[in-house]
Order: sequence, then C-alpha cells, then structure tokens
Amino acid sequence: MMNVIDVQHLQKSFQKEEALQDVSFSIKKGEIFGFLGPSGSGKTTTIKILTAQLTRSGGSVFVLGQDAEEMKKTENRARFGILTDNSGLYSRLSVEENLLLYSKLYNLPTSSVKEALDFVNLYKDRKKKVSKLSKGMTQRVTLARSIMHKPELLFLDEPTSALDPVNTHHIYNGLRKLNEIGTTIFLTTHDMSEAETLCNRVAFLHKGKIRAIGSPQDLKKQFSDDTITVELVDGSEHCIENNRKEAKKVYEWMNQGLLSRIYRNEPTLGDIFMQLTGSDLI
Ligand SMILES: Nc1ncnc2c1ncn2[C@@H]1O[C@H](COP(=O)(O)OP(=O)(O)OP(=O)(O)O)[C@@H](O)[C@H]1O
Repeated sequence: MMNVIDVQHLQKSFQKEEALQDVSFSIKKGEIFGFLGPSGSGKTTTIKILTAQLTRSGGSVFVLGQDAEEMKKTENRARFGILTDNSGLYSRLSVEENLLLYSKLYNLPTSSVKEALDFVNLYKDRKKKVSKLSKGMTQRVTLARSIMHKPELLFLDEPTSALDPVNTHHIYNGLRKLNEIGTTIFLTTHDMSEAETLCNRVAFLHKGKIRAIGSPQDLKKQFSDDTITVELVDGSEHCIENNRKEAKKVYEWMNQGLLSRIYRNEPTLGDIFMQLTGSDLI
C-alpha cells in the first residue's frame, strides 16, 4: 500500500539546538498514526515540516508522494487539513461566518458548513462570535475547519487538549468516521489513552529522536514481563509467572472455587515510555 508520509533521516536545528535528530518513519494510507512525546520533544516541529511551514535541515520528507516543500502549493493545500494551536479564526465573525468564508475559499457547497458543525457538536452555537467562545469551543471550530474539505490527510496537533470528556468522545467518533471514509490521520499527543483509543500505530518521540514505533498492542506485548495477576474471592492478589508450573496453582484455586479474576499484566504505553526514556510523557 502507498505511503502517504515517508520521512527518512529527518533533522532540524534551530540555531544551536537540534530539535530533531535522524527521525525516520512512514505512514500508510488509511492509518491513524500517533506521534507521542512530552513537551519539547519535537512533535510540532515535525508537523510544521510535513506541512511546509518550516524547512528541514536534513533528510528526506515525502507527503502525498511529493517533497514536503511542495505542500505550499495551493493545489496541495486542498489535499490536507491541519489543526494546530494557532486558530487563525476571525474573532469578530461568528462560528458559521468563519466556516462559510473557508468554504468559499475551497469552493465547497454551503452544506459542508452544517456537516462540519455537526461533526464537532457546535451547530447550536453557530451564531456565536468567535471572540466569545471558550478555549475548547475554539478548538472545535478549528477542527471543523480542518476537516470541512474532507482532506486525504489530516494533521492534528494535540486535538483534544482543551476538551472535556464528552466533547473528546464526540471528536473521537468523528475522527473514526472520517478515517473510515479514507482520511489518513497523523496526530500528536502526550495523552496515552488517546493514543490507545485512536491509533493503529504510534511512535515515541523523546528529545528529537524516535525511541520505539509499532501498534499499541505489539508494543505492549514486546514490553510485557509475561506475568499474570490472579485475584481471589478473599480479595488477595497474586502476581505469578505465565508458565505451566504456576498454571497448576491457578487450577487448584479454580477447583476450590477461590478464583475471582485473572488477567495478564500489560504495561501501559506510559510505562513503556518511562522504561525507554526514564521520563514521563507530561
Ligand atoms: N522557532 C523556534 N526557534 C527555536 N527553537 C525552537 C523553535 N521551535 C521549536 N523550537 C525548539 O525545538 C524543540 C522542539 O519543539 P516542539 O515545539 O517541536 O516540541 P513539542 O513536542 O511540539 O512540544 P509541545 O508538546 O510543548 O508543543 C524545543 O526545544 C523548542 O524549544
């Protein structure tokens, strides 16, 4: 399958600081790929390079089959959407007026405005001025704008950082639907549960370097210590090895009707990140 994004040995320096060092990864069409890292690890810098807002210092970067620098071109801008901190909305205009302006820019039918507002659960607030919106609402308007033209590729920089759980859930459902109709999604986050809920694959970024890459399930398997926790009806917990010898113990407990719950001990993505880098994701 075609790689929608292909990054090899990407390097970016700001004056003396090396923000990205030899970063390589690729993303296939239809994937939801999570770029996970703490503040300052280089996530936004990567998005900016992929979307031609920043020039790289080294390496090769292909997006939608072309050098990332080509993403500046108008015909390419219509092929992807970006959600970043910088909303670029007109604060004196209403939510709806902002989206109408954008729909005209991209020659979209007016119906695309309602569709996008429904997507972010904001149709009832469409007449509100952007200057009067909360941070979370502003983020939802920006998200509506980034998906209005049904892009092939969507870049989301911390998409739910300002949202409450209800709206986060709403956005997750919307993103899955968008993905089902073929949009490839590249998202950055430092929220591990967000990555687990949404992403087919994730990359851990730390100090400008990729430390691990894979599906959340594979990474958990790879970093699992292969132990099992057995909870008995008296409330006691027993951590045992996942092998034949220990299985006998489990069988005995089961025979005596003492077993309450049994589960494999898997590390969370946060545990794996800590194991690899010695630091937290926040
Ligand atoms: N324009 C710039 N000039 C100088 N240094 C920069 C610039 N942009 C980013 N950096 C530096 O590059 C590093 C990576 O920054 P980046 O914004 O990509 O991190 P991030 O992972 O997106 O962090 P956050 O989660 O806080 O947004 C940081 O050390 C930052 O200070």
